[in-house]
Amino acid sequence: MEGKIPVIDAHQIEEKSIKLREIIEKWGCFRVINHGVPLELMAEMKSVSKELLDLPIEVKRQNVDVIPGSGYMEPSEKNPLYEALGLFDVASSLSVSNFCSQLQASPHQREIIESYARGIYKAAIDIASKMSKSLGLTDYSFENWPCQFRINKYSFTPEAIGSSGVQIHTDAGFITILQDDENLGGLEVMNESGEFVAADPLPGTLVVNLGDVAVPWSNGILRNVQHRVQCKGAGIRMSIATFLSPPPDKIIEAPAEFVDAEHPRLYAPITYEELRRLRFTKKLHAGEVLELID
Ligand SMILES: O=C(O)CCC(=O)C(=O)O
Ligand SMILES: [Fe+2]
Repeated sequence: MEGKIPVIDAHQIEEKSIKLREIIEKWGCFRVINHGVPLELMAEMKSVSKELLDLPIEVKRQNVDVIPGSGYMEPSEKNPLYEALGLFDVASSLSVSNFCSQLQASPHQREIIESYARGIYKAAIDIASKMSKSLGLTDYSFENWPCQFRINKYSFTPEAIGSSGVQIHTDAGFITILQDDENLGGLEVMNESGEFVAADPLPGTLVVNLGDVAVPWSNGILRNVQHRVQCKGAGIRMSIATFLSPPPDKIIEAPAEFVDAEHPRLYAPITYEELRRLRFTKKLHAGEVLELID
């Protein structure tokens, strides 16, 4: 097993890419270059994210939840060095505008956030479509799938080195597009053998993580990747995560192409909202929730 997460060039992915298929089956995660989000915009969004998370706490608290867990997350007892601002859904210009208003964003900040929202959503849909084509689906549409969006800040102290900034988990949705921190690193993903592999920073790239939904959606073909963030050095670590997920009321079911006599349906149909509720209420954050629907 290779020790590094695979890197793939979005421009080089063919319609039925065996390489992409192998990666999403075995790793459930990869880095993508030529994803279409301008590198300058990524850098500007990183700066704006830092400015927003540096705002006074009273302002950050105005970033209220739209769905459970979508708004401001204060540092907690479990994760005292971590906080996040967020919105649902990045595909909706109204939601993006409300987020900017809640945080009293300047016209410049608003412009960056709106451009990034459009660019990252397009990249998410493009990658999801390339994945589905690599699995042999010709016209599966992700067009109306929403995206939760979160900007994360880790205020790592010298004492925290070696500890977790975010504990081991899977993401709940279909895929997450992550602009990880290019200075401090710290993201680690679990490989097929159950070992953590450091996803070393590669500036200008995006990390794609497959979440829980990818497994029942693909009738068990795809892998949801467990990952965590380790503190490798003192300083501020920033990351920006975009979670492409089915609409809440959509029933997660494998398309007919993934089901035949040799590959019977492995999971009971369930709406995304219900899957998320199960994950949350039973505290099954590392993919175990799938055992409840198989
Ligand atoms: O900060 C990171 O690099 C990863 C964050 C993450 O895993 C998440 O937001 O789900
Ligand atoms: Fe995650």
